[in-house]
Amino acid sequence: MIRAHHAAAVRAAEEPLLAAGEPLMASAAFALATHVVAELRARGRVAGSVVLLVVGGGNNGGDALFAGTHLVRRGCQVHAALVSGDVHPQGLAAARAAGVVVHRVLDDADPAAAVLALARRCGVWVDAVTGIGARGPLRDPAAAVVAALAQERAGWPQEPVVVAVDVPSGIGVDDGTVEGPVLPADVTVTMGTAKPGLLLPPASGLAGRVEVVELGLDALAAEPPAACSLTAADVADLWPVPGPDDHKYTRGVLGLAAGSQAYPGAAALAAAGALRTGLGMVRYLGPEVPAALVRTRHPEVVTVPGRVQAWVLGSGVGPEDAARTHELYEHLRAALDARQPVVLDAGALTLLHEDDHLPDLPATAVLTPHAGELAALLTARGEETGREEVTAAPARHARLAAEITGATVLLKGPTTVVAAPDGPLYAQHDATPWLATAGAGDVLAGVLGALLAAYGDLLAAGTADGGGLPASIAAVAALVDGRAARLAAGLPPEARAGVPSWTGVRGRSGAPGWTGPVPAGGPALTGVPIAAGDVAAALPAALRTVLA
Ligand SMILES: NC(=O)C1=CN([C@@H]2O[C@H](COP(=O)(O)OP(=O)(O)OC[C@H]3O[C@@H](n4cnc5c(N)ncnc54)[C@H](OP(=O)(O)O)[C@@H]3O)[C@@H](O)[C@H]2O)[C@@H](O)CC1
Ligand SMILES: [K+]
Repeated sequence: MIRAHHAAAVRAAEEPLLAAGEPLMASAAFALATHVVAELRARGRVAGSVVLLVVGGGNNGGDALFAGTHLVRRGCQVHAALVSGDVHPQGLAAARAAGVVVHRVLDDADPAAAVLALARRCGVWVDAVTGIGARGPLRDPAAAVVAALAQERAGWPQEPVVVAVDVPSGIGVDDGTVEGPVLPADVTVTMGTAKPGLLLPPASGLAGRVEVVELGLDALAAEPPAACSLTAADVADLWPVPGPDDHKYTRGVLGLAAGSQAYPGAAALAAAGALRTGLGMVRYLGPEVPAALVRTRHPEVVTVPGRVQAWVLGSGVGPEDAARTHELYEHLRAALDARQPVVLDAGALTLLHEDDHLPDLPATAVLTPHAGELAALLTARGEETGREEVTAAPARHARLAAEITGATVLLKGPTTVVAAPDGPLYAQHDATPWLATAGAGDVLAGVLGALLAAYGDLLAAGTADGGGLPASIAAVAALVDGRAARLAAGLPPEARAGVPSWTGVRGRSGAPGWTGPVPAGGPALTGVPIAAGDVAAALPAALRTVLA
């Protein structure tokens, strides 16, 4: 699990160490220089490379200035562009003494143009404008400098290599929002622990590969993370594996009320997702057309009422289908009365648009909206919200919906965000854009429902919030579903955002200071189109990669 902590928690954890005289900045700077060297070595050679440090007025800039002293010793030519009038004094003195060339670009009539001219001669740009001390989006002149660098780099997306110190300057460190210019990084070298903005979209998409530098911030170990991302290693801890004494009722029975006369396929896809996840039984309850389809495609599924331990409600049910929506309502009431966990998908989400006919939901109810559905739900519940606002701040809106409804919210998107009313946020970036296809949500609902069914008796017997378990189950479902999508698309199971694919050693034309290699070109690994059914079919293969 990658754990991320808010800026305030990091500061509180640093405090006793700094008071005890721990040289945290020296450690951070050395680690930063080591990562820059590794990036250079991976691209060809270290000595002779030209490095630009873009230095702001706080300790983030200090990290870079001290790192510059190490880079000079490794044979790099290092330039520091100071985008604040007042930078870390000891760092500046050490950098000058080591031979870093310092540029006071604010003395220039156009600081952004001055930095750009310098940057064009450099093969590595180190972004050290702001770290956890940033307040709001970047202000000028730093904003203009970063915007110019970002624009320049957009034309040369794989060179130079951009290394962000602690966070890409300008992101919302605690919430992952992006409200002003940010220079996208190839690698973010983050100090002590990851920060939520490195995991949460949309800022997470600008961080590249995240390298966490161990600083001994032991106090953080006792703190729950503000945000986290599960990794493959976490799946085995949560995945229900049957023992010799298990039978279908102990493994979990999922009640599936999905699909309709108009959209029967959703029932079959949700059933496929659930069956491939592994559970005791799927019990389908719905109209004859989807029921017949389910029986034909999945003869294992039972289509008569009976005992269940969790529900999936609403996939493939349109809000205009009043009779089916009323059936969903009846199932939901019964599930809540029995304290059974329940997935509310698609048509079932509209049941929550009014709050006078249902009790507050427990966290064992998991909503699975996409951005548009979440915006509609929030608007209906008095928080006027557009789809774009949800996309710009997914974590904030998922959390708001969780607080308003009491439920756990799995917000679907390129990065899936899971929020309960409290506890850590989860950000899972495991899938591929090929997963944005009809029926994919139905499969995910089935996967999630099957996991909740396996934990159904435990969740029904426990506290209303399930001790945070529903959110981690939802994150695991997103992770495994995402890996299945990648495998189905012909991609490796692991999504490694930001890992560059450098293979050549050519120099960049028109960039005399560039001494490293550039990509040899060649097609990037894009994968192939998939249909939702392919994702369900790939679930066993995905599970083999995580449950070995
Ligand atoms: N403490 C330690 O020993 C360790 C700290 N570490 C490192 O320190 C970093 C935290 O350092 P920090 O607290 O000095 O804050 P930092 O992120 O540099 O930002 C402050 C500067 O940014 C400026 N600024 C703010 N907002 C801005 C905006 N919107 N637009 C433009 N400018 C803005 C602000 O200017 P001001 O607003 O005050 O005018 C001030 O100059 C942390 O991320 C890590 O890298 C590690 O080495 C571990 C050991
Ligand atoms: K930074």
